[in-house]
Amino acid sequence: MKIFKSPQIREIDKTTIEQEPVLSINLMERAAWQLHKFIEEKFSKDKPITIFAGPGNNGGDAVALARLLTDNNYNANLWLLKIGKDRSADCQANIKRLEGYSNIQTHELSDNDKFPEIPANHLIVEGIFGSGLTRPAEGWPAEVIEFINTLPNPVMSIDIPSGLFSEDNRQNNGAIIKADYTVSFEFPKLAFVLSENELYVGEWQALSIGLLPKTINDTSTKYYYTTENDLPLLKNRTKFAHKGHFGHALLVAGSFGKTGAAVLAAKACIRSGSGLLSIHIPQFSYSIMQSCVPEAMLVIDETEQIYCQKDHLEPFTVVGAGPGIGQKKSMREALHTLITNTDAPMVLDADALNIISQNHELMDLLPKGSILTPHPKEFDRLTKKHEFHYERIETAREMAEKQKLIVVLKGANTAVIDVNGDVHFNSTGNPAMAKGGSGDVLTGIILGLLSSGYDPIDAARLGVFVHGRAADLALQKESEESLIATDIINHLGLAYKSIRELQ
Ligand SMILES: NC(=O)C1=CN([C@@H]2O[C@H](COP(=O)(O)OP(=O)(O)OC[C@H]3O[C@@H](n4cnc5c(N)ncnc54)[C@H](O)[C@@H]3O)[C@@H](O)[C@H]2O)[C@H](O)CC1
Ligand SMILES: [K+]
Repeated sequence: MKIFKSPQIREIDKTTIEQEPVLSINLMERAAWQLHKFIEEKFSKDKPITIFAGPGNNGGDAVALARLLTDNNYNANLWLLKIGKDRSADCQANIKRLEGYSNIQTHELSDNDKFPEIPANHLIVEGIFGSGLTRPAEGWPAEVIEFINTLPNPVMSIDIPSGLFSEDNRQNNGAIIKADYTVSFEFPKLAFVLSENELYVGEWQALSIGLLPKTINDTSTKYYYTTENDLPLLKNRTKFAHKGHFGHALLVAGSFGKTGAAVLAAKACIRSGSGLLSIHIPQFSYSIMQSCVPEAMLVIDETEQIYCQKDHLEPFTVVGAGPGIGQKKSMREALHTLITNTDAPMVLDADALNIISQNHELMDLLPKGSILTPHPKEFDRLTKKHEFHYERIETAREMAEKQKLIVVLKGANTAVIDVNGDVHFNSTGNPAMAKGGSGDVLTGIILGLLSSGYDPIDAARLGVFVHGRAADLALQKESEESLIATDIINHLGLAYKSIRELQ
């Protein structure tokens, strides 16, 4: 699914109005209908609803919603906010359509008025400002927003929380609605998938209002939201396939006290299709690895506790490095040698990234199409400190394009950034994954997919999606507290199956 910037959405809107053709007020009616359906699915008809409508088309959506809710036996109170001189034409037309609706309680609210008392059992729906926000919300509109934010009621925002810009909020010091639900139209906004806006956006959905598919196709963007409909096709194995067809992965992982990371990554790798897996480990972990991952072959280092011996790389088609390797000096040198001598695409995580951040020349030596999987802190160590994820994504795009690498910025809505700067936000996963070991599992999954023949970008996008899907499936049995990385590995099979069934 594409994510567009506000001016692009306005253009797609306009083209739909001209070419479908459809009157703009009818497009607004579709939007209001979707809002109404969302409410109907979540709240019973005895839930009273207080609606705030601003001056633009976001307010128009709110007014139209008040009418549809009333038609469907909800009890709606509508507050028309007096902001600026005029209301948009479609907002006015919808206010006119309320004539004869004596059962909608409609009131005007301006900056001289006291704020109304809203009973705690009401759902608040706010359509104060939408994508037409031109500057941070200040003055009286900001007071209304702050007033709503102080109330205990659940709040649903129309299209976007009022006061929030659709993309870049770095300079936004105005008031912003803290919504529990945000219902947007056709596409999510970039702001929804950025961690700095978590407090405002709440649970979001993007519901279709029938914007023209051809226009959507023809409008280009750098931002995407990966749902199961957007995934690369899963490869099917042929009858005469043998292990040699699915690559031979080398995994450099683990050190004294961190063998678990190597076990997790290795198990995830062999559960993600790799034909053969060799794990380079220090001597002490020989029997642990042999018994935990009997399917893998072991390359035993000459050293007792860490990785520090040069690998003979000929047999390997892909190389993964980082989980639990530590940052000792001799280990750093071995990693330097590994990166220098590897032509195969690499997956680099954890300590490998920390070592690269202190030896920046390694960046230029990474094989093109390699995949880096940093969490925000690791990424900031690799580049610079970022206050906003918006900015971090831009830095990651520059890095991916310049170095021809794939950057997987981990977190909620993990961003997979392609070598051409395209950003794919992931849609699966849950907060129970925020635990040690999850990242090691992701490294293994991506390594396994890469080994079995997926292009690096497909391996990264698919890997991130499957990782989150497996955790979502595991959460059906586990709780947010109890879910562990091993549960993710144990649900990989179901996760792959669930994707294949839909393709
Ligand atoms: N395809 C779609 O997504 C559809 C969206 N719809 C809805 O329309 C709004 C966008 O409407 P628009 O009229 O362009 O803008 P707003 O409603 O956000 O309001 C703009 C309004 O407010 C004034 N204003 C802006 N910023 C401020 C401020 N900081 N302080 C005071 N006043 C401000 C501005 O001057 C205008 O007067 C979209 O979000 C959807 O909800 C359609 O209904 C259907 C198609
Ligand atoms: K809004």
